[in-house]
Amino acid sequence: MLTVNQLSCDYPQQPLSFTLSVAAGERIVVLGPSGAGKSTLLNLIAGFIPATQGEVWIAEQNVTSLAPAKRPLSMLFQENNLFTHLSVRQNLALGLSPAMRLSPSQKEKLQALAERTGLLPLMDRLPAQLSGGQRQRVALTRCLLRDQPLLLLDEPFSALDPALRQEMLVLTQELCRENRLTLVMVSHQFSDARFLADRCILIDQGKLAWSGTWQQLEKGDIDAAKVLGIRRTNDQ
Ligand SMILES: Nc1ncnc2c1ncn2[C@@H]1O[C@H](COP(=O)(O)OP(=O)(O)OP(=O)(O)O)[C@@H](O)[C@H]1O
Repeated sequence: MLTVNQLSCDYPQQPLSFTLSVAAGERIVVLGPSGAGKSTLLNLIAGFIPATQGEVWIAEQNVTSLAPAKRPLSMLFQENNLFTHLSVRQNLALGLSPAMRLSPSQKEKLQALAERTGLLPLMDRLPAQLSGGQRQRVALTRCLLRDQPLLLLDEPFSALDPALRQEMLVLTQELCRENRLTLVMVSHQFSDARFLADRCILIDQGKLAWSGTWQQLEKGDIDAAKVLGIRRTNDQ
């Protein structure tokens, strides 16, 4: 579904180069120390940072030279995902049409998904009139309306309190399953990986350093666990 082949970015202090394969429907949680290159990986896949070399393939299409908007994916950032002068309904409509002119079937689709994600009572509010969790719920819903097969999430819930965070993780998992999405999500929380990940990858010093299951990490006796500060279970 997603193939990243020696996709590189030559930052002066830290050259980065990634090679990675993700199967259709797989949920990957990207872990790694601060500054390791996790956000850069997502931004290279999405095309927000131009690659100096290498290729990205999504759904058997080479998208390396495509503009971000033309790539078959949706990306959600930690914050600032919404247009502040537009209502929730308008922000959602942008997921379906850049001009926000929706056909009756698109309106129906928007309404149905907003109901599913609990946004109906908030549709006429501006983003400033929402809580952080509600804003991320709107942004996630807009990503899903775009109906793209690949979802990239860059620490989307890190500003939320634990209860809201859990609620968003449950929602993300359900929506990924229902829509058969492939997910690549950056997180600093090992608990996110435990909840959501079919597979974890470790990014360290600008490259993919390890790939495996959260159960392997949790045992704490591999180098990847040490990099992440996860201690051996029987040490705790
Ligand atoms: N625009 C830029 N110009 C030059 N170097 C950059 C730029 N953006 C990021 N970097 C460097 O690239 C490296 C990777 O940064 P990146 O933001 O991808 O890390 P990260 O793993 O997402 O970190 P964090 O967990 O702290 O968000 C870091 O060394 C960073 O300083």
